[in-house]
Amino acid sequence: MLKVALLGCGTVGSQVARILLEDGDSLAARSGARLELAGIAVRSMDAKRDVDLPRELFTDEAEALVDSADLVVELMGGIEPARSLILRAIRKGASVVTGNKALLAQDGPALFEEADRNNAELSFEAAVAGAIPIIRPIRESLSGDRITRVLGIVNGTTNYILDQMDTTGAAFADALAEAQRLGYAEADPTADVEGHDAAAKAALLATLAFHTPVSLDDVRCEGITKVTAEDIAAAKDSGFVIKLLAIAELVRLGDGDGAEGTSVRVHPTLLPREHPLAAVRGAYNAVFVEAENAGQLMFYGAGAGGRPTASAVMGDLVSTARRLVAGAPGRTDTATRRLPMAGVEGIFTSYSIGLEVADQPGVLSRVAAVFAEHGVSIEAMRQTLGDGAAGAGNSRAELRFVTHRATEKALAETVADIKNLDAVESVTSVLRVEGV
Ligand SMILES: NC(=O)c1ccc[n+]([C@@H]2O[C@H](COP(=O)([O-])OP(=O)(O)OC[C@H]3O[C@@H](n4cnc5c(N)ncnc54)[C@H](O)[C@@H]3O)[C@@H](O)[C@H]2O)c1
Ligand SMILES: N[C@@H](CCO)C(=O)O
Ligand code: NA
Repeated sequence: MLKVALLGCGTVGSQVARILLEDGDSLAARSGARLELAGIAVRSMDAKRDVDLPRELFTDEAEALVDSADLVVELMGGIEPARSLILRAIRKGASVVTGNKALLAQDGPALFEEADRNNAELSFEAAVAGAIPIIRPIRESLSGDRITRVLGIVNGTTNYILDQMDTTGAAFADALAEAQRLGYAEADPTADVEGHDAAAKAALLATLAFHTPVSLDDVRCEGITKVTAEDIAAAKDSGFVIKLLAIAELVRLGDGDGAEGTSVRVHPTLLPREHPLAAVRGAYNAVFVEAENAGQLMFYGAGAGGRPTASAVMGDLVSTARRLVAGAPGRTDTATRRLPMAGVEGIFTSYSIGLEVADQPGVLSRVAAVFAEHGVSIEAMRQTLGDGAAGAGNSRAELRFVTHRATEKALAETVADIKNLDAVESVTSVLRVEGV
């Protein structure tokens, strides 16, 4: 028998408790030992929960519960006391399963090393893309390959919001409220909409994929709060959809021919409607992995929600239990090298740029000249005329450019110079583009 301590009984924790209680016999057969739920650390004994659970399992003494357990499942979220409780478990040699990407993106490398020193295992499949097996495939199935790029929709809340805005014209606030009601959003949904949750997952994916420590601070991050209904409509008109993408790549530093480094970023991105990631709807997640020998792989499924996320937690729990029964806890991966992070000159991307300009002769060529000065090549341009008589000198036009790939540095400088042209009234949007 293995004693399991559960820390936190919210959306995910309550589903983990339910599965442990309902499915005991079959879990025992699969694990090689009975997984006994020894107790659940909660903040309030009387809180309303998604699942009816025996009250005698609840305790407010989390430390004592941890001390009594062989396996600890942390689903409280946040940094403290989750971090101290995980360390307490690891230091007494208990293995830990967590879904806490915020903590791992901040302190992962230190926690992994501590687990390694104490012969304990720290697993976190639930922390990235919920139910989708992605951590285990990267750590194990692809451990004999060289991963070069990971591209993913890894936040269900923002995908749900953008999808609702795109398909039903829903307002941002209404779509967010629905995502919260469905249990996708973090306790503080700012982490979702500002991209921090996706950035934490991107840091974890990059750390494992490239065997180098990447923390939240290394991730360039932009959320979806500035994406407007007009951006979505304009994208739709041009055959694109807007997704919040996490992108982690191995790159060449300097102007593209230097040493190897990594670039990890999260931002709203235009994708052609025929791109496989464009078809990822609602709160679903998907992760593309490119590896030298495997080629392109795509992992798709439910990235959030109590039951799907509990499935990933249970997978880690059974795997860890099996290894404990066999007397050989698995190693927690630690970084094997330290790759530098790329600056803006090491990141190659495409931009979509929307401008409001005066509808006068010569404006287009002046704008085009700025692109040329920075060596940025234009892939496509659309012009929409605004109100006022064309050519009368007082009317406006909207221009939308899509560029070929160029360095982030050249693109940012191009946008800055375009803003300074007299004929340009405003830069209405700047979005990155993938898949063209
Ligand atoms: N909900 C999802 O879809 C999802 C998906 C993947 C990962 N996660 C991660 O799983 C973790 C849990 O998420 P959730 O959605 O279940 O959150 P939640 O807010 O629904 O549940 C967390 C629970 O922990 C309790 N808690 C917090 N501090 C505590 C303490 N000191 N002692 C005892 N209990 C405490 C809270 O009262 C709450 O009931 C988080 O790290 C989250 O990022 C969630
Ligand atoms: N808040 C997260 C939960 C899954 O990690 C999301 O919306 O994807
Ligand atoms: Na997962």
